[in-house]
Parts: sequence; C-alpha cells; structure tokens
Amino acid sequence: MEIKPDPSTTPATATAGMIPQPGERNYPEDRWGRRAWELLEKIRRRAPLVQCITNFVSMDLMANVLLASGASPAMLHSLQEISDFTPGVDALCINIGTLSEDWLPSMRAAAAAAAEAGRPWVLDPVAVSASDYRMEACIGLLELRPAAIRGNASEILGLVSSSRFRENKGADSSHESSDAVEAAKSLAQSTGAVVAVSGAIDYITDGRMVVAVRNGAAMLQKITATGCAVTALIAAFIAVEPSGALEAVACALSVFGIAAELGVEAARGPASLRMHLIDSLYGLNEDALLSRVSIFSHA
Ligand SMILES: Nc1ncnc2c1ncn2[C@@H]1O[C@H](COP(=O)(O)OP(=O)(O)OP(=O)(O)O)[C@@H](O)[C@H]1O
Ligand SMILES: Cc1ncsc1CCO
Ligand SMILES: [Mg+2]
Repeated sequence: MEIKPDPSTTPATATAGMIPQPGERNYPEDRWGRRAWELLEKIRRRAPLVQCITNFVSMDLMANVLLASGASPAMLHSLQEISDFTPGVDALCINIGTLSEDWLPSMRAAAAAAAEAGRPWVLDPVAVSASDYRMEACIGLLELRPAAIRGNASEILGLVSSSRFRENKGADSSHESSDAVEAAKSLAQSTGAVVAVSGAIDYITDGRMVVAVRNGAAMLQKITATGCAVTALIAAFIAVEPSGALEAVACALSVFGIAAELGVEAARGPASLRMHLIDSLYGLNEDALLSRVSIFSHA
C-alpha cells in the first residue's frame, strides 16, 4: 500500500499527539496508524523467525521484545550453524555492541547467507566510532547490503564520516537525532539501506524521503539496550513487509515508542519501565495504537 502525503492536513485537524511541527506534514487522518496496526497484526499472525547476532548486554531484552511483538527470536551466533540456519530465517539482526574477533566472522557469514537467500538483514552499529576495529567491521558489513541500519545520532554521524569522536560516549549518543538527518540520507544513498536515527524524534530515510516519528519516552535512555531491542523489532517488521522497508522501519519505531509511552504511565523508574514496556507491547490494541501513532513526513 502506498501512503501519499496530504499537505492539506493542518494542526487544527490533527489529534493532540499528532500535531505536525514546522517542516513536517501529516498523512491523511490515521493512515500511518492503520499501516502500523496492519504490520503488527501480521507479525502476531505469522510469528516471523528473527535471528539475532547481538551483544551480551541486549540478548535478554531483545528476545523478550521480539516475543512480546509476536515474532520468534533465535539468538544463534556460531559460525558452524550459519549455513544450516540463516538461509531459512525471515530476517536477521546484527549488532556489534560487544564485538570480538570470534564473532565478526559469524556476522559476516550470516549477513552474506541472508543476502544470498534473499532474506532482509538489519545492522545496529553500536559505538562504531569507539575504535578503528569497530569502524572497519561496520564498513565491511555495509558491503553485504543491509535492508536497514538503525543507530543513535553519534553512530550514524560516525559511520558516515568514518571517524572516531573525541567526545566519544561509548554506546550512548552525544548528539541530537536532528543533527544526523543529512548524514542518514547520505548513508542511505551510499548503501541502498533505509537508515533510522533514533532519539527524542526518530528520523527514517531511504535517501530521498524523510519520515519523523515522535513516539517514545526519554526514560528509555536509562534502560540499556532499548536501541538494540528496537533494531530487532525493525527486523521483525521488515520480515513481514520486505518490499516496504521505509514504512516498516517507521512503524516499528512508532509501535516501540507507543509501548514505552504506555509503560511510563505505570512505571516507577527504569527497572519497572523495562517490565511495563514488554507488557505494553504484548497487550497493545488497535485503539491505543491508532490514538497514539505520531509519524510525519519531514520536509
Ligand atoms: N529523548 C527521548 N524521548 C523519547 N524517546 C527517546 C528519547 N531518546 C531515545 N528515545 C527512544 O529510545 C529508543 C532507543 O533509542 P536510543 O537512541 O537511546 O538508542 P541507543 O543509543 O542505540 O540505545 P542502546 O545502545 O542502549 O541500545 C528508541 O525507541 C528512541 O525512539
Ligand atoms: C552498554 C553496552 N556496551 C556495549 S553494547 C551495550 C548495550 C547498549 O548498546
Ligand atoms: Mg545502540
């Protein structure tokens, strides 16, 4: 389904959470919402198998977020298993958070096997600017044609410039997501991937069009690996919509953000938000989703 922007929609007709900001246009009424619901329902119906080769910190949250969405996670990373397993998955998520020389060959082999079998794969370039080793690993992985790349602003800026940052904060961002929109466009153009920059506003681009997602909760930054988990959710959404990666990525980020917004209402801090985030994603219904989706095309 193609979603066409409706420039006539004004803040006066939008619902409270959906007021477009300067430079943003809304789509007609709740079409993004219906799209996000349709894709979430597809995940719940089909339970796509998502292989994750990810860091030790994120494994638990990532697998639980996938399960809560309706997808089926498999945290396999042995090089010996890739040729048997990866060609049969619905999508693959590769995350370099705790990269080591033992795992990089598995990541390369899995990305190549997925690409060869026509399965979409997504890359999370965690702390790519922390070392030359990480940067070179990511640049090599980009040659294996990810369908999508999701990182925070510092990661996307670092990847595009292939540079290490003096103000390096490791896995956390030291930039705003809006600082990295042009970098994301250029990365999308050079790789052919849909690129998402997460932050207070998430920006998603195919190199031409930019979509902004304004769902989420600032407290997510106080739970480790929420970025890693949303990258895996992106893989699940692309698994059920491989030919519409831009829409799939935007919908995944919005759905995750909505689960966080609902979770925050019941949480007392990061630890309970982690639990309520998973519960809210699991129980997310059509009404809650439609009333909260906040996705805009960004001029
Ligand atoms: N200030 C904010 N307000 C609302 N949502 C936010 C904010 N910052 C981040 N998020 C949301 O938190 C999630 C994680 O994004 P973030 O940019 O923190 O990832 P990350 O830095 O890669 O995290 P990690 O490396 O810990 O996995 C995304 O869904 C994003 O939309
Ligand atoms: C904290 C941390 N360090 C390496 S990976 C990771 C999880 C968040 O990306
Ligand atoms: Mg991250």
